[in-house]
Amino acid sequence: FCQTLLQSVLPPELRFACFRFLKHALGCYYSYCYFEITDTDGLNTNELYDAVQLYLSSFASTSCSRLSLSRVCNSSSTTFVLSNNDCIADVFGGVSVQWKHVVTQSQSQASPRAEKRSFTLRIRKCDRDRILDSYLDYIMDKANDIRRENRERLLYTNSHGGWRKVPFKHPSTFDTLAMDPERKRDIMEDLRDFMAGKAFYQRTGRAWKRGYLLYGPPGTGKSSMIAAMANFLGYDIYDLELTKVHSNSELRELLMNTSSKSIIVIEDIDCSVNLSKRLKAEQATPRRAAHGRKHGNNNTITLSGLLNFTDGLWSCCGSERIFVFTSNHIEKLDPALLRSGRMDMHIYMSYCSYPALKILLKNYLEYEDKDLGEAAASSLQETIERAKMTPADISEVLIKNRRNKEKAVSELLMVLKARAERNEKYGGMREDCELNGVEEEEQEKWALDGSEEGSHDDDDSCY
Ligand SMILES: Nc1ncnc2c1ncn2[C@@H]1O[C@H](COP(=O)(O)OP(=O)(O)OP(=O)(O)O)[C@@H](O)[C@H]1O
Repeated sequence: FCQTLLQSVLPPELRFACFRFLKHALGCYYSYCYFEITDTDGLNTNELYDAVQLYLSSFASTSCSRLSLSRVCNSSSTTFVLSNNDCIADVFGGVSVQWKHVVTQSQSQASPRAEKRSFTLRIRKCDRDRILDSYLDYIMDKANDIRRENRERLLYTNSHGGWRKVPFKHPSTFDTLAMDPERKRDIMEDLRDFMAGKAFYQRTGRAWKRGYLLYGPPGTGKSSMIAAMANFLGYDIYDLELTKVHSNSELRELLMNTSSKSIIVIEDIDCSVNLSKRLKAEQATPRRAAHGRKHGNNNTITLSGLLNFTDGLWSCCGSERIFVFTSNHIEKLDPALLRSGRMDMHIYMSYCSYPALKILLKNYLEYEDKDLGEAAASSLQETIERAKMTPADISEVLIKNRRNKEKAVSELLMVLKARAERNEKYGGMREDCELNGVEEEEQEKWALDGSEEGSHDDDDSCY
């Protein structure tokens, strides 16, 4: 009836044009193109195949009813793989696509039992140009993220101008770190923003890197904080020993050989290399410095070399990198290092506060707030600030008595009170000496001098 009606109403030319349009529109919508991604391209393994496999396995476990499971030797993670001829759907940018896993027997005479594996991607023709490239890039990025999460992290250290690596297994996390929960939250927020900030850094034309300066007395958790950062972000750590670097160019070379998504650490920057003194020495003896340069002897790291390392053009090779400097004496650092924009966040690692103590009690003794008892809680709260003890010192007391919780708390209270009284008596001077690990005799000297200046000056091991 419709056909008869259309034939009588529409002229044949218009009918033909409409028919052609409809056929094209429907054809475009319902016709597909197929892309085959094989596990090898003849000789080499195909990175894209591995990436697709990892990417699909990240959500296949929840959306497929039949999967092959595998686990690599010594690994703790299980990989889900689509079985032969099984399909899985995905949506990217609002476009639906379908993946199929195909396993066939190899035709090769040399290895007749080998299998040829491939994924077939099905996309509607009209969507192909719009999403294909960006979808495959997205899969590669995702697969890299998954790989990083699955694999163990590495700790690099510089030696003879290159990097040596060992597996990084430090168990410190933000949960185990004793510090005020609010400050901890701020730092975690900052790290999270950094990690997800690719678009922000691109939009603002800034290099995708961030600098943290951790400072405070020894034993307040600066190294533990770095480990917690690495575990939180899933980044590798490059622990740069400045005393083993002989020139700015070596420093640059080392930087070029670090990977993205890593934390580059310079610990105890105030005493590992005496940059400001070097600079002064150079200024004081310009002829000697000029002589050195003339003879090609540029065997020094300068402050500007270090700043270039963190700040300059070279710091941008690679991306998503975090620089962490630690110092026990922020007042000894050159102001150029502290200027805003250089170290984005200055984090003071303080003596143990009451909220931090509660974290230690929970971690070491499994004590919750209510287990402590009102009297003990208020005594601890009252003495902890005056005692000025580091989390490292407090951990020692708790570890020693961890089998007897009541004893642990009472001994801690005793130590805290003794420390508080002593601090009040000596005005904190001896306390500083002791925390810096100085011998009894030396402590007396410092207490008399009232100064610790020169403690590193005659130390040959320092630069
Ligand atoms: N804030 C903290 N939270 C939990 N544990 C801590 C903390 N601070 C110190 N500790 C404990 O003390 C030990 C030593 O701490 P850490 O090496 O992190 O201190 P640091 O500030 O880096 O010291 P240094 O300046 O001497 O290198 C750690 O292994 C950890 O057990």
